[in-house]
Amino acid sequence: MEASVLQKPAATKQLGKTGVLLVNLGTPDSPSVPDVRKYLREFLMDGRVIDIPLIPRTLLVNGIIAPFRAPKSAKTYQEVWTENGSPLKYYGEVAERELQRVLGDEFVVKLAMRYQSPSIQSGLEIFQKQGLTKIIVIPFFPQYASATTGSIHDKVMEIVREWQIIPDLTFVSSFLDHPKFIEGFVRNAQKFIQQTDYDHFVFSYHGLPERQIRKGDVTKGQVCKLGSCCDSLNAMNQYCYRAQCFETTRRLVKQLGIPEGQYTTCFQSRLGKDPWIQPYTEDLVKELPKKGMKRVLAFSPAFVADCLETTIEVGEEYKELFEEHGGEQWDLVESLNDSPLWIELLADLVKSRV
Ligand SMILES: C=CC1=C(C)c2cc3[nH]c(cc4nc(cc5[nH]c(cc1n2)c(C)c5CCC(=O)O)C(CCC(=O)O)=C4C)c(C)c3C=C
Ligand SMILES: [Fe+2]
Ligand SMILES: [Fe+2]
Repeated sequence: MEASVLQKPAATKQLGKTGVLLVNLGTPDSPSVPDVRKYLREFLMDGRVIDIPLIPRTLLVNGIIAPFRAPKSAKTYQEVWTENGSPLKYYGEVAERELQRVLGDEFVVKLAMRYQSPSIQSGLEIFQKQGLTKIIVIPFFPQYASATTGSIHDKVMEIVREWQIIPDLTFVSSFLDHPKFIEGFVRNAQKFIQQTDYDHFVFSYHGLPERQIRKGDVTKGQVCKLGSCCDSLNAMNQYCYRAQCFETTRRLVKQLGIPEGQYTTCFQSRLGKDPWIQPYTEDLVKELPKKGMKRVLAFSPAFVADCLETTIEVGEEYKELFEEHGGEQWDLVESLNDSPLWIELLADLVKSRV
């Protein structure tokens, strides 16, 4: 019998394997104004990101935000762009390749972006063509928010609901409590701490409109007051993004041995006039030097890969602001990026779900 007859057809070779979809937020295809505008339009037209009705959202995004913000954002993307393209995408590609190597043949690992490319649809279609009926979706967000993790889950469900065979889907909601997530930032911070005697430690997370926290509050305002309610993470507030950020800080400072009073959790990147979760990083950055805190180490633990929000906003813009207000040293701890610990963490998330 000919060898080709004995070989399984390509599709059946994949049967029984598990698909792993790694999903980050997205990034423009290039730092040009038209590509940034296209990306911002897709991103901000998501009803989980700008959570207002379709008509005002369309007017706001197409009439104001995309035209006016795109040129400014494009300049920042040009600063963060490297020879490998967008760092956010590059580190995603490294994670895809390394996780595939670590997990081996029983898994098919694909990277996708919630907005722009490679799309979630293209990743899922690869699994579908290979006949994979078990899929694990891992959003690259340590803390759950409807605007990020929720939106990815939503998009995956929107796509698979059209399929004849609905796959066995597993969604990762958050991983801020994974010891390797904490350890990754702690290791990156240690080389800074060994060299400098910092006065203060700043944990700056991406912000979110307060309205979105309220909408997800299962206690309907009984427990969540957007204040000291976030001093513990429990069954009542486990999906509250603000509470998860405070919990992340508590875990990091515990492991780093940072005493009470020497650190602050805060929120950056406010967009628009509505109140976003507080305290705002910008206000804190201006106040710290006045209080005699002139040497600061900053962390950005809402991101697993360095990007515009970390390198430029925290690493450069806040540093400049801090120095303008009398600060002397502002350093930023890099994110998990391509570290082996990050790949091990991803492998743990997969293995604990098969
Ligand atoms: C970490 C989680 C994130 C949350 C929560 C989040 C909410 C959120 N973001 C915007 C608006 C913008 N975000 C932008 C960039 C951006 N945001 C995240 C993550 C979260 N966003 C990442 C990883 C990135 C960087 C992407 C990159 O390619 O580097 C931008 C674009 C950049 C800019 O113009 O400043 C906007 C706009 C809203 C409105 C929102 C809450 C609902
Ligand atoms: Fe954002
Ligand atoms: Fe809260």
